[in-house]
Amino acid sequence: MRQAWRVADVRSAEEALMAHLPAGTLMQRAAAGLARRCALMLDQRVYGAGVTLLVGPGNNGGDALYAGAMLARRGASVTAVVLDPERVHQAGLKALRAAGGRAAATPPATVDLIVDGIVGIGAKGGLRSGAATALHRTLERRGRRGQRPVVVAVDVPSGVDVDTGNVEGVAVRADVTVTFGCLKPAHVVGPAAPLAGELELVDIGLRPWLRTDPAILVPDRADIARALPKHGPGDEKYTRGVVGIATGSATYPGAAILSTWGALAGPAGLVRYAGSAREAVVQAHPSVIATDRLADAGRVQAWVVGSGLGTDDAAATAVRMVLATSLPVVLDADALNLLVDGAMADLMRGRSAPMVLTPHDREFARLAGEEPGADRVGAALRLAAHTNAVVLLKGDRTIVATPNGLTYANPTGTAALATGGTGDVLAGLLGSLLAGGLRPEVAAITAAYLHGLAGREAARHGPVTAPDVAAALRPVQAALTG
Ligand SMILES: NC(=O)C1=CN([C@@H]2O[C@H](COP(=O)(O)OP(=O)(O)OC[C@H]3O[C@@H](n4cnc5c(N)ncnc54)[C@H](OP(=O)(O)O)[C@@H]3O)[C@@H](O)[C@H]2O)[C@@H](O)CC1
Ligand SMILES: [K+]
Repeated sequence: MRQAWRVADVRSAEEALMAHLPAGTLMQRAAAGLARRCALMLDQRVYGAGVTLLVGPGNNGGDALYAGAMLARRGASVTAVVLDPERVHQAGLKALRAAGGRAAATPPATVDLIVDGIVGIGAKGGLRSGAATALHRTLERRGRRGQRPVVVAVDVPSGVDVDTGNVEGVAVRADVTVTFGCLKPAHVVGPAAPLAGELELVDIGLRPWLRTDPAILVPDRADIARALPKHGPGDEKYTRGVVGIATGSATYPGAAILSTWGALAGPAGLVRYAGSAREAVVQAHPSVIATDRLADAGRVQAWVVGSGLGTDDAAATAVRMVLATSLPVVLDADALNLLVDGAMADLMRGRSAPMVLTPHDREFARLAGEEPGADRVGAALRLAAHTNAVVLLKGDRTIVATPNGLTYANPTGTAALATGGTGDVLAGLLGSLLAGGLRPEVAAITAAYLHGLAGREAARHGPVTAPDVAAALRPVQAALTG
């Protein structure tokens, strides 16, 4: 599990660690890691390479200058474009000059590598105009073989909001981001996350000094493989879990078919369907046990309710009945719109069994009374606390937030999933994982992770439809669990 910490936590850990070290040690550790990665980006052909450092007025610029000095000592031609000469890191600039580098107002003609040391965790807002101009000018340069320069960001791509991952205005798009001590939220959530490119975490000894509860958890393949229930010879359909699906309608049978498809791809041993799309569901998925009425559904261990249900009285009754059980529940799409109703919200607050809400931004806005805004993690956490439910806020980096303040970010998101019906598949899979006994937040992040992998897998074969995603869910799990 990768973990990210907010700036204030990084600052206090840094302070505590620095008290035990000679001055400048951390910056030297950071610069050494940065220089190592820069050399790698130049295929170790450092001698004669054109390196331009974009140097802002803080320690982020200091890191770039010291790394530049190390590269200059290996024969690189290093130029520092200093954005604010009066406030530049003086010792860093001195080290660069001593190693044969130089400072200039504009980038040189040949640039193989750009080191973005404009601003790090001290950033406020998007890039200022001077910095943006210097960036654009440098990006127009070409390398020794006429190629586009490689961009390495120091700590974070400059111009992003480090704590929220929001981007307002101009920001650097990096090929690689070399970060120090720990990941920060901007590396893993929001529009900033893809701007970081590949992430390299340099160990500067900060970890033991960081608070034990990170702001965001990011699972990897091994975490997800571990979370998935393991089935043995003693298992049968009921021990594996039974998931009930109350989605779709005669008008929207597709939603029912897709959510049952998602559920069939999960660990549950049996999928039951209850609703007016019964016939279509059984035709598409003969192994599903289907009834017209929720009251006749039989025993289940978790419910999925919502998508394609509509918002009429029958839909409201279905949501109310599901909420009246003491079972884990996934509330998706139309169910979320019905929750805006005060009586329904009271029903929710009275429950002790787990609930997972799966809004996209518009559904979120209806439920919360405001858009998720720039701080998506904060917004998801507030809604989770308010509703006493786990919130899965959909997006390129889907966020899962719990009422007690835990946050996960999904790293497998893909634009391929931005197509009709994929949310139905996700809700079904999530219900199956809940029925399989996973804790609601673990079920939610596991579902998002697998759904993202399936979207990526489906996209390898051309434009993606929701059935493609559903069909890819089982192969990606098989590949994951070996
Ligand atoms: N923490 C650690 O453990 C370690 C940290 N290390 C390094 O230190 C970095 C943090 O350094 P830092 O505190 O000096 O702040 P930093 O990011 O350089 O920025 C501050 C300057 O930028 C300016 N500025 C602000 N916004 C801007 C914008 N949008 N566009 C343009 N400029 C903007 C701002 O100007 P001001 O607002 O004051 O006018 C201020 O002068 C950290 O990211 C890492 O690289 C490592 O060396 C070792 C271990
Ligand atoms: K930077």
